Amino acid sequence: MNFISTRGEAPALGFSDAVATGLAPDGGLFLPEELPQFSGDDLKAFAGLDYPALCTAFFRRFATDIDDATFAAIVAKSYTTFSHPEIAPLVPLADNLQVLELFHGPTLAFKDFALQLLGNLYEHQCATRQQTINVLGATSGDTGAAAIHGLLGKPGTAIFILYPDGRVAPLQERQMTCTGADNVFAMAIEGSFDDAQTALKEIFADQDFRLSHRLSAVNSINLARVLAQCVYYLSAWLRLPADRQDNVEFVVPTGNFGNVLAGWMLQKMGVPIRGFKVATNQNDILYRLFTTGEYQVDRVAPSLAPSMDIQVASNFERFLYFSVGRDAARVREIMSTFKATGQYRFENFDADTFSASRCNDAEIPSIIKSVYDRYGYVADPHTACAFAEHDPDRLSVVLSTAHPAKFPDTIRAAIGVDPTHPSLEALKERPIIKHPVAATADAIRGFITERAL
Ligand SMILES: Cc1ncc(COP(=O)(O)O)c(C=O)c1O
Ligand SMILES: N[C@@H](CCOP(=O)(O)O)C(=O)O
Repeated sequence: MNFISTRGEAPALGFSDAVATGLAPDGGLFLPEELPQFSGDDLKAFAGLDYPALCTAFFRRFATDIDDATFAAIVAKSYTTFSHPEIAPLVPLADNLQVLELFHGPTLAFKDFALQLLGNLYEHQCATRQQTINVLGATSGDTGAAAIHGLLGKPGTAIFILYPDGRVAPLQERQMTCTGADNVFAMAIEGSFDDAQTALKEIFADQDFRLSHRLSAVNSINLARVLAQCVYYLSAWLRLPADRQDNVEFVVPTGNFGNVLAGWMLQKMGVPIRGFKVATNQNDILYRLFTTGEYQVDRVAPSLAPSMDIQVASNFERFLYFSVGRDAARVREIMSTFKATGQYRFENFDADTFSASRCNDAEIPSIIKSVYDRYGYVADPHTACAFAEHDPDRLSVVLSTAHPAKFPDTIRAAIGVDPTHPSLEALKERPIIKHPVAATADAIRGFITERAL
């Protein structure tokens, strides 16, 4: 299988090269040249598989340049670090409401699903190509921690993570800054996640720098991230009662649009999912898009769900590519208008599939409380945004994207309960090591140059 850029001006690459490249050299994002189609028989064959086997079977359609046994071993290793035997358990709360818990990985957020796998793919790449790599990522809290954990102890790798100083939760910061590992660099920048992501894309677009430093990406600009995230939708869908599978709506806490895009791509591969609700916090660009058609960037307003404090949703470009009939020239034109004006009027989005909700900071604690009072369930502030409202005529599956123990202050204020987790408690004793760096591509390049492998 080959992967092509949304902007159509980069050569098609095989799976391993596309993963290693991250952002396409023309500034676009990689997508499969053709989306495979899963038939009813394929889905029946998937039904009996455990999570690692399902993940391997799914990736066989994409990672065609890695042999079966090697890929199966990489996947098996990736999911042994999860603490729940089902990996992604479905928890029923009411007849029409279930929660898909995605926080049983080592850093207690859904990012572990893809970043454990990507860490092991990078380890494989270092071994087969006999090269070191330098990984660069930007985070609003969870990607950074999960990426660092995915690479911890892997020889031949160094990892540089940009995060907005003072705008991630204290325990998220500790997950990134208290590892004690000398190949991990948590870079605190002034500004928002959007500023970090803009600088990161500029650096990946600098081909000389990217190639000379063997730079690899861990954000959802990397297609492996999105593909790995397809698998938990598939796993959840396969476990729903057969008579409800076609009428399910996945409700997805949304920021950079990678999570919900993965579900939507799976639907385009033939899995009959009825719809997706894009659930935002007060940074509501995607809510406004899916309710009015207007995509207009605003300033990031720090919120109680900090990992979703994003306005420029990176994966929107992949969605755009499909929405304009895979016309890469049109994508280039729209992205350049958007870059220049910060807005775009969308005419052809999949309105039948997508709905949207938003949740401000006054609502998050009251939703956490009402979910707790009603179901005895503790939702973290990001997941709470997805409980804002539900269609009573459908089965809603809320994606629970982070463990509540990562955000104890908000939970305590909402319901008087102090959620804890042993892995987070252990971090509280360790020193914080962070590196303040200006949020400019030049400053970041300089920092990396001095420390890269
Ligand atoms: C806990 C949590 N929930 C939701 C999101 C939003 O996911 P996405 O950026 O893929 O839309 C994030 C960040 O990505 C997150 O860390
Ligand atoms: N919410 C994310 C932001 C980065 O998104 P990604 O999916 O592109 O990695 C985070 O927690 O860092």
